[in-house]
Amino acid sequence: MAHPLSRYRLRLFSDFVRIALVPLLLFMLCFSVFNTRPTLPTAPLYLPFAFLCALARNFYSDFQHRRDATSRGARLPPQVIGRWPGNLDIFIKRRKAARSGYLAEYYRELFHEYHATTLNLKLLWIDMYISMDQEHIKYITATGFEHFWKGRLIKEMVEPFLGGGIFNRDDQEWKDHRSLARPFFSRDRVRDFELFEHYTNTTISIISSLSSVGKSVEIQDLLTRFTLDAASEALFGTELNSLRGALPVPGQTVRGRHEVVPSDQFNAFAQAFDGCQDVYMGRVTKGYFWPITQLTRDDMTPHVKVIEACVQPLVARSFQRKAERKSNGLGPEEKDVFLDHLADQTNDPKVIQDQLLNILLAGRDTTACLLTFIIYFMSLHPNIARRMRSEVLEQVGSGTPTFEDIKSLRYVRAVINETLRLFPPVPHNIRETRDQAVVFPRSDVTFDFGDNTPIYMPANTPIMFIRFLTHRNQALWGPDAEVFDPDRWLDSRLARFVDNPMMYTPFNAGPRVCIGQNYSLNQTTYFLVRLLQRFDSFSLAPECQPEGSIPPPEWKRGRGRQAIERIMPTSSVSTYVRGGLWVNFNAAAKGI
Ligand code: HEM
Repeated sequence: MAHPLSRYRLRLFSDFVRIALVPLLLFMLCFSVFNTRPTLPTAPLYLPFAFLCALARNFYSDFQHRRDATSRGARLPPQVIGRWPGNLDIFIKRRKAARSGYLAEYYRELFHEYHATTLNLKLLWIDMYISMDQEHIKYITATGFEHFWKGRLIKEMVEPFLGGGIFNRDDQEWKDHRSLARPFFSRDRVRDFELFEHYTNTTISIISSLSSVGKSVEIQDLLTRFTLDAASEALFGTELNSLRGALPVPGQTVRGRHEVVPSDQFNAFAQAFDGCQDVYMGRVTKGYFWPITQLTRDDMTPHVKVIEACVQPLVARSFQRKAERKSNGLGPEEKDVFLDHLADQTNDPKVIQDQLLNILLAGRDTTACLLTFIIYFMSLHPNIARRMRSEVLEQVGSGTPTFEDIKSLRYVRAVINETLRLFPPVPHNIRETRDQAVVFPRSDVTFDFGDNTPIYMPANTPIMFIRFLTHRNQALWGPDAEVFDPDRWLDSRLARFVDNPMMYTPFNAGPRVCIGQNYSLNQTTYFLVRLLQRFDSFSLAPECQPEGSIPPPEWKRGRGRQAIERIMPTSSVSTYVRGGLWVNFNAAAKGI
């Protein structure tokens, strides 16, 4: 059953009553007080009247929050002041920055302008907090976990797609999902390595055959297929074969992530899955009032129908297998396929479907993103790629890596950590306060010359925390924070992180920490080992990048990495390279 908070039309209606109907009643009341009737010429006065009511309500709630904050020894965070009423200009600039700016740079500039690590954007008179503060993120995710939840906004936006799955639920329901899923991901499984080998082989053969005839490879697209195929076999026990579809051709791709391949080459499931994510991101960028555009139809529903048509027969088959095992007197044994593992725990097909889709969403683009950015950095830093390759050849040789081999690759792991620091695949998350206001611990050291009274956050308010900026914060990481330097994970600089682990949270932290971390790190390292056994150098192929995906000249005048970037990093649910990443792979002379 849909979560009651996900009924967005109902919420919009109650907003409409609050914003338009209540002022209308007051408007009429004013006339009756003066013993007169509204006439046609006086009707337009209603609009400024409703506007004044909104301002008065806003002013009053700010006043209440300020009073409550002071009584708790706290203060409200700085509020962003735009030029237009309701910060409409900020709203527009934010959308523009999401379309063409450097990832999160717009927010970083705001934090610096206001000398604060937590701010209230106050978009269209609605409180919307943003934070890059390590102490506040720690409070949201770990020490003050019980004061926050995923909240209403997320449920409204993704309910048809993620339903009652782990990403979209809180409290007991979420705990049940987590305990259902965790055992499957918490151990190193031999079967995972078999699948990694199979799909890594297919992926590397594609790279080999293209590079042997001097062609560049759109590696982001290829890696998304690699993770999708491997995940769907591990989760559903079925091959999706997206790696066997036609590949992007230079000059015939367009700018977005999901459009890099002409659409007819992706099968229905993958397309519908991407379609749901696109609808979700459209809602996020439209903000609080997104339901206005979806009054008569829900754009997610057609995609969800396609997904259901694919998943339901698989779930039914799994139930069948379970029944057969039972009738043969066999008990539940350890399962290689996540679907069968779920079918042993519950008889509810909807629970299984939601859980599968949530985990597929979690596991596909994130690992593909990590590998894409590692290959980007290997292309920019040939010396680092050489050092990784030496380590692989020394520790693993030319064979297939084992669990122990993977653990022994210290430098490769440092490269993975450093990539996750500079380009965390999940660059930000959203939470909401519950029915009670909260007071954060004091802010981190970023702007410690200012007022460090703790910050107050009202009840039922969303906050977006941006780990992308925390991971690049010079006050935490030192002046070289934006430099790609894997050695910081091996030399004395590691002490900064050991003393202060919350400055680095690519997999989140606290009770909702990622459950696929181990799986993903194994998969990433496995792929890198096999790749580096075959190829010894990598270079970018900017001539293949589609129009609009090469950094514009004004980026050179930007700060930090923006000035040196050769690609345009951007994000939807996860981080990705705009227009894909075209790379040339050079086969090693003594490849295996
Ligand atoms: C580099 C790869 C990955 C990164 C950086 C990553 C990062 C994250 C982050 C930041 C969250 C918190 C999201 C939130 O609370 O809103 C999360 C949650 C989660 N991740 Fe991952 N993830 C990765 C790979 C995977 C994989 C491969 C799987 C499974 C196959 C997975 C399964 C999950 C699940 C189920 C959750 C929800 C946990 C909960 O809410 O209790 N992740 N991940």
